[in-house]
Amino acid sequence: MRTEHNDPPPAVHLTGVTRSYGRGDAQVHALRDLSVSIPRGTFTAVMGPSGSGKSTFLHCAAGLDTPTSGSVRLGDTELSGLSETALTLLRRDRLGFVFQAFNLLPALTVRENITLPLRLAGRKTDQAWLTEILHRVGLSARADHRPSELSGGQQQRVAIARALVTRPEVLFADEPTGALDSRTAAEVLGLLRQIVAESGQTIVMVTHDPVAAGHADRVLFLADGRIVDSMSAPTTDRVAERMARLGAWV
Ligand SMILES: Nc1ncnc2c1ncn2[C@@H]1O[C@H](COP(=O)(O)OP(=O)(O)OP(=O)(O)O)[C@@H](O)[C@H]1O
Repeated sequence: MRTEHNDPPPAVHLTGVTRSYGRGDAQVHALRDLSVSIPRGTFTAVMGPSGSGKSTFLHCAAGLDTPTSGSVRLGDTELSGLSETALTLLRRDRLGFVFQAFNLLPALTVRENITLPLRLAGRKTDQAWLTEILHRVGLSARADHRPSELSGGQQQRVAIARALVTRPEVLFADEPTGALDSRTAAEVLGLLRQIVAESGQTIVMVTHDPVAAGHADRVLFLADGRIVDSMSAPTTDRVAERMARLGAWV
């Protein structure tokens, strides 16, 4: 039991998480006895060869998938044992998601896309917060445009704003720059970095791209369902070198 004198809990804490699919000879262990803490206010990148378990890790950590065994905690909340409904509410109220595909609604304006999660949750929009978010993602002048009128990078920035509007404890990003050219990707990664630095947002990002991972505070390297290494203050070159040793591009 923690007391008020102890440190706050990490944003996300996985202990002994295993996720297996199938059975018998066909059984696949996507995650094997994985334990890790994601501190609050940090930007973590998750890398690893194809099939190493990155998506499964993200899905288990975000309550989108249930481990076969082990514990996942979001702050003080243990996810195992929560009902589907409780998990849905937890994801809606406490987490934000950004994917490779922007998933914006084409008929809605930027402002309406960003505030959609609030409307779905029956919450009122805090106009000052919306103004602040639009400013942060550099879209103040585009609030009344539709997604088709925006570049790919701008559309992803709308998706980031939509993920932030509910003030999530953790923002989970799955290949957020996968559909962007390298210059636009750098802008989006710079924005994520800035959100962590300026507002203490916790971000967990799965990526194949050493350049993207180079923007994080820490990189976790997965291989065959296990965390085999981590790197603080990563650079693109060091990440690429580590990935090459994992055989990612062999
Ligand atoms: N629904 C499923 N049924 C069976 N096996 C699965 C399922 N989902 C994932 N796997 C297996 O679990 C392992 C990890 O998959 P996962 O998608 O987490 O890897 P990844 O690192 O995200 O891969 P990629 O980089 O190619 O997206 C792989 O061997 C995959 O084939």
